[in-house]
Amino acid sequence: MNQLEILRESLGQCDEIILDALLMRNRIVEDIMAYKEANGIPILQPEQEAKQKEWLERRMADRRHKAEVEDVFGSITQNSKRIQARKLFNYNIVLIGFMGAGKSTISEFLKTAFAMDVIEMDQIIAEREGMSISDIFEVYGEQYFRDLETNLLIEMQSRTNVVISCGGGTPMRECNVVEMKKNGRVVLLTAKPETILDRVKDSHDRPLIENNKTVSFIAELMEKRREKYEAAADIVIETDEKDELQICEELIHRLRQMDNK
Ligand SMILES: Nc1ncnc2c1ncn2[C@@H]1O[C@H](COP(=O)(O)OP(=O)(O)O)[C@@H](O)[C@H]1O
Ligand SMILES: O=C(O)C1=C[C@@H](OP(=O)(O)O)[C@@H](O)[C@H](O)C1
Ligand SMILES: [Mg+2]
Repeated sequence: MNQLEILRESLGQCDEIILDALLMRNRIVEDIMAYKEANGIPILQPEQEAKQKEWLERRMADRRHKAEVEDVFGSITQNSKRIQARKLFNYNIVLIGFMGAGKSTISEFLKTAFAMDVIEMDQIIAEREGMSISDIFEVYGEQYFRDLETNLLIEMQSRTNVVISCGGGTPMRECNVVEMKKNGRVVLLTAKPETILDRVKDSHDRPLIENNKTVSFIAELMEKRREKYEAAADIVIETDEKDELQICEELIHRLRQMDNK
C-alpha cells in the first residue's frame, strides 16, 4: 500500500467508528425517551442541551476545527430531536385557539424542542400575498383571507410531523376542521379573556380586536367561537399562568395518553 492508500484506509476506519457511534447514540436517544415515559419523568429537559453545549465548549477550547466540530454536533443535536419527535408523534400537531392563546409561541417552542417544521399559517399567507394580515382584511375582506386559510390547510396535508399554527379563526369553518384532522391531532389552547387582553394589548396585527381591546369584547367573541373550538379539539390545554415549558409538557403527555388508549 502506498501512503495515500494507507491514509484512505485510516479515514475509512474513522468513518466506521463515527457510524457505529451515531447508530448507538440514536438508540440511546430512543431509550432515554422510553425511560422518561415509563417513569413519568418530564420529556422536555432544556437544561440537558445546555450541559452538552458547555461540555463541547470545554472540550474544544483552543483546538483546531472548533467551528467544524461544533457544526457536526449541532447537526447531531437537531437529528436527535427529530428522532424524538418521530417517536412521540407520527402525525401533524395542529394548534388552534383564540387570538393570544399562544399558538405561535407554543409552535416556536416545539420547533426548538423537537426540530419540527412550523407552518405558521398567518405568516405564510402574509408572505405569499406580500402584505400584512391587517392589509389583506382591509383590501380584500375577511372572506378572501378565510379562503386562503382553507387552501393552505389542504396544501399541508402532504406534510407530516410538522406543527401547524392556525390563525384564531381557522376552525370556524367546518371544512377547515375536516382538512386539519386528515393529517393531524388538533390541540386547543385556551386562556381567560383577562389573560388574552394582557397578552395582546400591545400588538397591532389582529384586525378583529384592534379597536376593541377590552375584556368584554374578547369574552363575547370567545363565547361565540367556543363551541366550534371545542368541537374541533382532540385535546384542550388551559394556558393561564403556565409557561411555555409547562404547556408543551402537558401537550406531549396528553397526546401520548390519546395514542396509548
Ligand atoms: N403561556 C404564556 N405565558 C405568557 N405569555 C404568553 C404565553 N403564551 C403566549 N404569550 C404571549 O402572548 C402573546 C400572544 O401569543 P401568540 O403566541 O402570538 O398567540 P396566538 O398565536 O395564539 O395569537 C405573545 O406576546 C406571547 O409572548
Ligand atoms: O381570530 C381570528 O379570526 C384571527 C386571528 C389571527 O391569528 P392569531 O390567532 O395568531 O392572532 C389572524 O389569523 C387574523 O387576525 C384573524
Ligand atoms: Mg399567531
